[in-house]
Amino acid sequence: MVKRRVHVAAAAIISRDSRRVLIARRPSNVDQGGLWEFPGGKLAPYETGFEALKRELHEELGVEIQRAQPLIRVHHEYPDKHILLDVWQILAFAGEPFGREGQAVRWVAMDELHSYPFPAANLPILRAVMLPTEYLISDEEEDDEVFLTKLGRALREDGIRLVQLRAKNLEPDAYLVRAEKALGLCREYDARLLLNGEPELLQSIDADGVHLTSERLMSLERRPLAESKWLSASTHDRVQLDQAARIGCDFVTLSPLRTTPSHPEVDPLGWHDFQQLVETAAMPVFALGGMTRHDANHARAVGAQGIASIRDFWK
Ligand SMILES: Nc1nc2c([nH]c(=O)n2[C@@H]2O[C@H](COP(=O)(O)OP(=O)(O)OP(=O)(O)O)[C@@H](O)[C@H]2O)c(=O)[nH]1
Ligand SMILES: [Mg+2]
Repeated sequence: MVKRRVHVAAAAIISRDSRRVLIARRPSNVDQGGLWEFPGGKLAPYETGFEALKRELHEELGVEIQRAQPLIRVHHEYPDKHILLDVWQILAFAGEPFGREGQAVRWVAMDELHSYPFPAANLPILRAVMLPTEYLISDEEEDDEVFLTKLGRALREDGIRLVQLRAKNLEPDAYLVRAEKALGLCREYDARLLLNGEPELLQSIDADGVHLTSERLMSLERRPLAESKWLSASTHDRVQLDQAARIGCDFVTLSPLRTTPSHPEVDPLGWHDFQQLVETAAMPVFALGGMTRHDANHARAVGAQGIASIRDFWK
């Protein structure tokens, strides 16, 4: 039997304060009935994803989309069909959403999303909704005070909400001291802190998760962390992306997009190859390597969650 291919456009409508997202419950008599979903539906013949999105949100919720941006594309194999979920983040809309087809509709706080049952294909979407578009990787820094000043500036002035503490130059004890201080500062801004290193670090510091080097990623048989923590990893090619998906990473960086002064000998991916790799990654991917904030929109347009950078945020 040839599986049906179904192309669906769906919407992540985020509240103005960025804290809540709108979800709807599928009627009990349809496919995946009773589960919660992001409003949307199948593309009609010759429709683009964005056209379908506009039509579906009008039909299902009575709202008119004014501005939207791609969030993530998810390919998923159900037993009876291959589905492509083309998910958009709605930046501006007119009207008050309500269930025009009688379905339950609810604004849900980001940190409560996990308590709602969603279809199997939705896991990457939930992660994408919860993550920002910028991922700060901290620079090597000798002095803790200088480090904290720079981190504070990025949180305050650049609005950074996702931080990776990378400090290969520090001895293990010094790393823990810095991590404790960084965590305190991140908490003040409601930002998440991931430790670059071994998962066991979380036993000493209750940070939000761990970032794995690609080498460490490739050595693992399974996810080394609880689901309640974030797991990210560095990737550079399809094999590493597949491994990240296999062990259940929540998101990854993919690099180098451009040649950088720190790795002049490595061939950059460029946007074309990057887009090809991201398309089937099935998790949020941050573009890394010579990225600045000016690249964030382009990164989103080719399917990325956004950009990861040291230099553009570490000043
Ligand atoms: N809208 C939406 N569909 C999803 C999500 N996750 C997911 O697996 N799907 C699947 O994608 C398909 C979407 O179809 P749909 O039933 O919404 O399509 P539609 O609005 O055009 O309805 P219709 O076919 O009854 O006219 C279903 O098979 C559904 O199970 C999601 O978050 N939102
Ligand atoms: Mg629908």
